[in-house]
Amino acid sequence: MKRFWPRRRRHTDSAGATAQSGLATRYWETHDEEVQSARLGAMARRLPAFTGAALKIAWQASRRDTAAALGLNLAAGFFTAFGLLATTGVLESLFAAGPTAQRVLAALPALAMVAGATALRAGLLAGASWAQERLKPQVERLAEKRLFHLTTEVELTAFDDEEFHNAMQRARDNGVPDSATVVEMTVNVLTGAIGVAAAAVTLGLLHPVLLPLLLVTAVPDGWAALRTAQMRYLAFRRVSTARRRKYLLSDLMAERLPAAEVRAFTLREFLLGEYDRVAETEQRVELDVARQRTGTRVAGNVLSGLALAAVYVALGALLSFGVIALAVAGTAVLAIRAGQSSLANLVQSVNRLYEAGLYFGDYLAFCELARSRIAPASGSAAPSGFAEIVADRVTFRYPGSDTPALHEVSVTIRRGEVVALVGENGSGKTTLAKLLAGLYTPDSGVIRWDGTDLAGIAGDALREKISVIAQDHTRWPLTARQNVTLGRPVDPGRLAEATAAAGADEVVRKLAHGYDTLLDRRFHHGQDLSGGQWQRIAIARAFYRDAELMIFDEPSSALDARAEHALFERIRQHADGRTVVLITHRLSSVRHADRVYVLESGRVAEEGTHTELMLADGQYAQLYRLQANAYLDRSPA
Ligand SMILES: Nc1ncnc2c1ncn2[C@@H]1O[C@H](COP(=O)(O)OP(=O)(O)OP(=O)(O)O)[C@@H](O)[C@H]1O
Repeated sequence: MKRFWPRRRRHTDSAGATAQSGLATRYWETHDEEVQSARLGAMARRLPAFTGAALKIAWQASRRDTAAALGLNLAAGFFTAFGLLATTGVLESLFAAGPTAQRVLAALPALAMVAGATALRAGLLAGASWAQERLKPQVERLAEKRLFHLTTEVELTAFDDEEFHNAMQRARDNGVPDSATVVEMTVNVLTGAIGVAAAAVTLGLLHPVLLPLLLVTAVPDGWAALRTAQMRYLAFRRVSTARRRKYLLSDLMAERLPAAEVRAFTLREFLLGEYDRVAETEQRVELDVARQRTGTRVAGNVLSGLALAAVYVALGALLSFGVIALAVAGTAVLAIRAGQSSLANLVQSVNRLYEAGLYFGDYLAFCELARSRIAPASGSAAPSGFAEIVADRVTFRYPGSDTPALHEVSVTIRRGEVVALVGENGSGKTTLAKLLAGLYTPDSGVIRWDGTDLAGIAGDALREKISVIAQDHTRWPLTARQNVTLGRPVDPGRLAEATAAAGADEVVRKLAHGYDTLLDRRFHHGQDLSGGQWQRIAIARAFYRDAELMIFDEPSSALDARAEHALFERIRQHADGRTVVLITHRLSSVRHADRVYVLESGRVAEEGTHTELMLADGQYAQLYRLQANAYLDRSPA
């Protein structure tokens, strides 16, 4: 089947066939070499860059909320340290000699300071967390919007590239949501770090020897957290192709479009089997990771417990040797506990930051990759029109393909002409049309509008002047009106004219809500159309676009005979000075074309008018007679 738009890369070996043939690795099981070589240290070194990039997005999403989240947390940290130091005053007063009532009274001012600092800290943290909550959706939205800016701008060939798809999937699935997590965790890391710093400063002020004790407790937790994050990320990378395959299979089993064929071909068992095979790979990896992560976490907890025990033993020794006073030891215990809780938050946040950072790194990498796949912006504006479009010895090869789809093809299209491209399946007609439409750039040779090389014209400026109707055109899940006007301002007069010219007016008339009918059955009041009705709507779209050059790729394949005849009449009338490139297998429709190009294996085999080609008695004449005789029910001459 002809497809004008990007197709999913087809894998020659189906998963099932490969599994049955017993080959070692199925394509969706392949491990990325980079995954194998990813090392904790190397990945951790990239974190500051990811954090910086995420904060930049946060700043662009909302300066106020970013500044509030960072500033309020910083201020809260200050009050944590202040509260802890004030606690020493409380304890000193309480542990001093004298009657209890007098000691409590003496402790009151310090106690008031502790209470004030705690209340202020709570208020600041509440404000900070509100700012953080506000920031999340804004960051995610901006990151996602940037992603779609790129996916809609990259050159079309990117969609024929598996690595691009994998990278895009990773960026969409985890990269975008994790952009917000990176920002959130960066702020949390900052909060945790400030908390730890407050405890450390307090301990340092109490007695310098207490400081290293806090750090001892940090190491095991930190190690375990980073290691488990890395394990999960590596697993995610390993199953990313399998997951893409699984999504594809779930679409086949749970979407409306393939539902009829799944039943008609009794594909249920086959698809469920495929799904099981892919899902099993994913599950195996995930179970492995769960086991490894649990082991690492337990090891981390044991080490951390031992470290804490060592800290308390050291504190006891310092107290018994008289290095520190009882009030100081009391505050030290509080500071260590506060520090530990901040540390736990810090480790947890670093863990999540590290993990989210890796996914966000994928997002950044995809953005980089996508940018490299955007055709360089060119200065030249598209010409306002043309007298002649010339493709001069154009060669084009699809990425990853050994043979060129087009080989030194030359065609000429003059203003106002109807030029037909015919030829057998796979001969290169659609590819040539894509090149003429500026969707692909030739590997060699040029396409010129008069003297201007298309390669030097900004893509969108050119496409504005061309309308393309593909055989497998998109059935846009929009209203009938939007399906025709599609992105252009609505002009009721032109809308009526275009739909009438395409024979789509009677389609719209029969719709329950006319032009306002939603053409998607999956939604309330949505309605579907027949193949031919959809084709008429698509043709109306081409007419409405009112472009200099109209490319119709198999426009009549789903039309009934009467509609087809009328369409070609209309194309001739409506074209009215505009230029039409027509791809069709129905040679009766090209009889009146101004010129016909016959393509064969990516080359122009014949060219001329219908009469000239019939006189030449080549491939065109043969095919024409074959079709004509089939109608007349006699064997070909
Ligand atoms: N996206 C793609 N990636 C790789 N090869 C492709 C791609 N699209 C088409 N091809 C190959 O390029 C060649 C020309 O394909 P094209 O679609 O232009 O043929 P066509 O003449 O329009 O065929 P049909 O009459 O069947 O629609 C074929 O060999 C086809 O397999």
